[in-house]
Amino acid sequence: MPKVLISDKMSPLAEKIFKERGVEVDVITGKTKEELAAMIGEYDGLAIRSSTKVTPAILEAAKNLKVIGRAGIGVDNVDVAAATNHGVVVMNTPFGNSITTAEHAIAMMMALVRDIPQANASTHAGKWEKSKFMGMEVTGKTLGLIGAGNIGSVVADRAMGLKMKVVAYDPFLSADRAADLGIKKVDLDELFKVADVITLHTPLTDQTRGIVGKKAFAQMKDGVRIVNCARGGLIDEAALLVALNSGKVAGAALDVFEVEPATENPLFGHDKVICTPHLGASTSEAQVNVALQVAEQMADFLLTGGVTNALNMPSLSAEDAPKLKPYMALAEQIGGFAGQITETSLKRVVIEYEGHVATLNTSPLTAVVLEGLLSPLMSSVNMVNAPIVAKERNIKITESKHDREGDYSTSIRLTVETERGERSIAGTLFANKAPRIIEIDGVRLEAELAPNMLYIINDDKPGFIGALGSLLGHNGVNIATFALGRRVEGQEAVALVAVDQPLQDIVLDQVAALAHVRLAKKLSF
Ligand SMILES: NC(=O)c1ccc[n+]([C@@H]2O[C@H](COP(=O)([O-])OP(=O)(O)OC[C@H]3O[C@@H](n4cnc5c(N)ncnc54)[C@H](O)[C@@H]3O)[C@@H](O)[C@H]2O)c1
Ligand SMILES: O=C(O)[C@H](O)COP(=O)(O)O
Repeated sequence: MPKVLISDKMSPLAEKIFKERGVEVDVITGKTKEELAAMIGEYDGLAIRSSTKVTPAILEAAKNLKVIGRAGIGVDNVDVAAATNHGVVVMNTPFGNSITTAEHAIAMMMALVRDIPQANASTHAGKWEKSKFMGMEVTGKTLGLIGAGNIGSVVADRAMGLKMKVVAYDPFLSADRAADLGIKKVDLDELFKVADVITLHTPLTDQTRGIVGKKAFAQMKDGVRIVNCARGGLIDEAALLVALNSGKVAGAALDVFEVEPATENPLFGHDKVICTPHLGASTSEAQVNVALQVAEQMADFLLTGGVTNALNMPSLSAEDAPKLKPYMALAEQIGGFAGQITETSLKRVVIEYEGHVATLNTSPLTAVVLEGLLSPLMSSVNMVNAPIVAKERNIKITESKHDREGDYSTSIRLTVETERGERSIAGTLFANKAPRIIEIDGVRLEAELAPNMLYIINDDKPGFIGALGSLLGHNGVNIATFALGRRVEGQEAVALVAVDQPLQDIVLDQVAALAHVRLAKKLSF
């Protein structure tokens, strides 16, 4: 039974779902990174929110970890590249808290323009400062969205409901999508020039870090207001403080901070700044959504191989996973076969899907072929990191699909180009479930792969099969299956022999020394 650790506070629903799905689960929150590193080795899955930092050191210690599930959106607390290198899938729940977070941004904007937190504190203090708090009406004002993805687009919709004009800067926003949303796509300079309120909804990346800084403030309208419910680091906090003090910025509403948990910050205590402690996703509805989604997604992956909302591998629905399962086995065998007979560096890999398999989602199959191919050549490769490992080694990968049937109703062919030349292996499914090898380097045969195989290339001459059978029998090796194929009578032939026990090297040497043998190799599957 797979075992998952929930290391951040999340709805108890996650724990319940894991248990119902047959996944063992521990809920242990608030651990230091050292404590987490000490315990993570026993878990197959790690379910987190934003508090747990998944560093390379944690991943190094996570010897059994297969999946990290983020109950939420941002994965900047996870070293995704390191997770990929360790072959760990990282998934999030991209929609579960978007409406809630958009509502928080709108609430922050309204609180900001009407000084609600300050007026609330003053009134509670019995001051009745009616003339001190003069707000701004939002009707007819321009809201500048930086980032118009899932959350930004909901914010736009709600702001238009408040009769605001909405302009958006998002390099990935198409003109059609902007028109559908009813907003105006602008460049960043234009946004800074026209916006009365600016709200941020992008991830924190090298391109977005400090996107609102000294230069940006200089371009903005006097008295602009800023809302950030996305990520600390998008705004240069030191520059914001200067802009607030000079009066350039009339107020800022911040849910996120450069350093979190934010217990100290130069902006704290400023009378034009309102703050919440990263509460964007904190509604019971959103927390139920993300806990439920993350537990279902992680359980699917651990129990069925289904992949949803992964950031570092192709998606595979829990419905498609069983359909792909026999092909996964075939893809692994074909890749493993090619990997075991490859002795020099790989230059190019071509994977052709023909017939029924071409109608399926083949991305996971390609990842598995690459895993099979690279595993015999290097350590710690799996389907998550195999495409990256191949790319890092400059191996060119080409995939092609033809849904017309060839001689078989479905087949996968792998061709690998190495420094020494080209090799190809093709396979099919027998009765839609059992993998069979149907071709090796253009030689047709039909072979079922077993844990211990002997692969021989020989001259097609009389007496060879008898000699091989006697030699193996003499050494006490029992033959389970024997598949033969040849290119042309009397020329190169191929034998794939399944044997019941691992072949001793000494026996392999004797096979290699038989007359007419060009190559003899042990393979294991
Ligand atoms: N405060 C919270 O509790 C809370 C909750 C949920 C999400 N978030 C954060 O909100 C942000 C937005 O989340 P989302 O779900 O809308 O993400 P999303 O991926 O749906 O949208 C992000 C948008 O940013 C755009 N973008 C990327 N680079 C950009 C750039 N250089 N300039 C302008 N736009 C750029 C993308 O094209 C995309 O449309 C993320 O940072 C997420 O982590 C915060
Ligand atoms: O990216 C997110 O989903 C939000 O920042 C929410 O973070 P949280 O789960 O820690 O509230």
